[in-house]
Amino acid sequence: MTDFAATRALFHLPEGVIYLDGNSLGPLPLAAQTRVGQVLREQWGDQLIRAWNDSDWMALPARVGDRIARLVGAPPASVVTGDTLSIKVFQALAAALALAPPDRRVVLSDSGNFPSDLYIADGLLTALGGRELKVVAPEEVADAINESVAVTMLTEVDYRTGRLHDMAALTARAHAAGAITVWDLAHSAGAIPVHLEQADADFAVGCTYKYLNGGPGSPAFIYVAPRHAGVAQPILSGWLGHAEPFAFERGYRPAPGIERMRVGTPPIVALSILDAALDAWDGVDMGELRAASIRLTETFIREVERRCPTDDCGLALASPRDPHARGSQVSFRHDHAYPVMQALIARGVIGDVRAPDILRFGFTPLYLSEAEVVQSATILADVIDTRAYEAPEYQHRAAVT
Ligand SMILES: Cc1ncc(COP(=O)(O)O)c(C=O)c1O
Ligand SMILES: Nc1c(O)cccc1C(=O)C[C@H](N)C(=O)O
Repeated sequence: MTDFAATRALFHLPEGVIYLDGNSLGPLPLAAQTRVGQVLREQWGDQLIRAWNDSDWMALPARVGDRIARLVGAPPASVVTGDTLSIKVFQALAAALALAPPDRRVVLSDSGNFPSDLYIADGLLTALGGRELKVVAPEEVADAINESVAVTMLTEVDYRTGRLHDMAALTARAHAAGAITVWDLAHSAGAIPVHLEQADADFAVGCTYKYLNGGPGSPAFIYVAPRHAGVAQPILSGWLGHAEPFAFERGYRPAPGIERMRVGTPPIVALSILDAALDAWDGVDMGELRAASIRLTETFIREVERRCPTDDCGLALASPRDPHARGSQVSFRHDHAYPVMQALIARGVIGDVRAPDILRFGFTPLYLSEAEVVQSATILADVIDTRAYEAPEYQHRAAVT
């Protein structure tokens, strides 16, 4: 049995804060603090450049990738870490397009996808020419998969509403139509059980600063199905994706497997922090995590709606009501979402907003208790009931939301 009281003790959680924003930036794992000091002093400080060999720095992107693989249902040696998620989206989409039948003209995505994914696709397709990005409503994706589609590029859990796509069903449908799949797991990895291998996904990417608690700007990851790993074109063909980087050959020869998706020098300090953060997942059963996450999201919805009927409070559930149709977040719409969130934060409940009207709350069983969830619902109801959000100090918009 996963011991969630024990995992909670692994994090620095500031006094007086109920943290419902681990879906945007996970909290600090205590092990990360220890590790970073050690890496700075003992490795960079004392070993200097010898650390590439003595501390095996060069193997870190794949070693950390293997630890993430277990959490997303991928086999060993199929995931590598590095760069940012936007860059990994570019790489995965470019490699998927190179594998798709050449006569296919369409990259299919949906309007619930994160803007960066759509911008990256726009940029790549402009550079390549001759193809178009088709964006449909999330519920129309399945019907839009047909023989014009080269690649489906979907984010499994919608960053605004938490709506969950059926990865296995959509992948099967894409394959039946002869298309290649790219899945963005930014809001899935560490949030829900993911079964990349079982679902037969082709490519997947994700970030590690949300539910995996790797810290601001921590390295992203990319998965390539083993059947493609030896043939997928890296496109961003940097020297560390070369089969023999230290041969310094003029010509590019991709590494035989997933390591071809590496680009340049790995961010060792950030990767070490991420590696330490992943210790919190040792012994966590993803099925039990999902059950705990559903308990927390169900409690939140029930407790908020009990105190705040839509007609009185102007709060409307924006997430699917069926817990199996959403990830590990709950969103409500409110006409004054921004000031409501500022008033909540001032009372110690940290969530975030997504324009124009979404109040977004992430639920993370590793460090969040049922009692905190009930308390945050009480505080939300109070902020709305007392119209505390109308205070002038909550009206000023910060640059980053
Ligand atoms: C689904 C999704 N894709 C891509 C990104 C962009 O990631 P990054 O800023 O790390 O490149 C984010 C979040 O920022 C995201 O939520
Ligand atoms: N990546 C972020 C950042 O660098 C600053 C502020 C927020 C973020 C986010 O995580 C955005 C995020 N992908 C989202 O779900 O909205």
